[in-house]
Amino acid sequence: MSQSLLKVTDLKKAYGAIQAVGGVSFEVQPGEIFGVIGPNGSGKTTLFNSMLGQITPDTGRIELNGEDVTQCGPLELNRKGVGRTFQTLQVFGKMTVRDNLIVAAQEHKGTMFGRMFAPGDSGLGGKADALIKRFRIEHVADKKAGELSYGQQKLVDIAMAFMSEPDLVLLDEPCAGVNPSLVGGISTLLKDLNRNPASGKKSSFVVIEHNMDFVMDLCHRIMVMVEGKVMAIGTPAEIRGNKQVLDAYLGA
Ligand SMILES: Nc1ncnc2c1ncn2[C@@H]1O[C@H](COP(=O)(O)OP(=O)(O)OP(=O)(O)O)[C@@H](O)[C@H]1O
Repeated sequence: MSQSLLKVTDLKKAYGAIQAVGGVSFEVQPGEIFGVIGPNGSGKTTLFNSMLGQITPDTGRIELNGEDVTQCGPLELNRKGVGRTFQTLQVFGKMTVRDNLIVAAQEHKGTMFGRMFAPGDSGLGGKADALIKRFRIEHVADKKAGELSYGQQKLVDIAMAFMSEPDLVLLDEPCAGVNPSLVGGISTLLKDLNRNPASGKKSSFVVIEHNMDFVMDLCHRIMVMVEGKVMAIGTPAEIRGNKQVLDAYLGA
């Protein structure tokens, strides 16, 4: 088997007496779409924030392409190829859609100074336009992001994560608050980006999501977390057929 893109080993994080993540291990392969599901409070966000460098785990190890990144902060991880979307929208409402995408890539490149003193697209306009086309939001490219519908802003938010040509994208509830009629479209888009990456480079996704139909349709493998621990890891069919998972979570 080829080297895992992401390898998490025995990760633990407690908040006082609450063991939010209690010894979680899993691996994500290059090009894989990996789902993380579980009831509220099962530790998904804590795990995600550890993988993004936003919190430091108490113990355990996180490797990216074989490199130990457990102690890396968010910007360092971003430069090493980790992109993310947020549960709540992070678009700049007063900037155009196109400028939002350009800024997302500028932050990745660390050209904040250049952005302040040398307006323009820093050579990123072509990449922004290609993603805008890919996401089928050409008709709103020059509109202020704050004027768009929630669903359209969500698409902009997801597109922003792809501007830095990441190896790994962590998607935090991409369907949250989205009109059900748009959910299928997001799934199709993510599958297409996974199969035919914008950069030509394979990227993997880790997705936290409560919408089960979406997760089962999108993900190659799924990890079920319950009370900070891994209950099961398997294909959608295996997870659907797992009696313990059905009893603890899906069967409700
Ligand atoms: N900053 C914090 N301080 C104290 N306790 C926290 C903190 N963050 C999370 N917790 C607790 O850790 C546990 C795991 O929470 P976490 O948010 O990781 O779960 P989750 O699976 O993402 O939940 P949800 O699906 O509701 O987002 C919960 O009991 C939660 O109350």
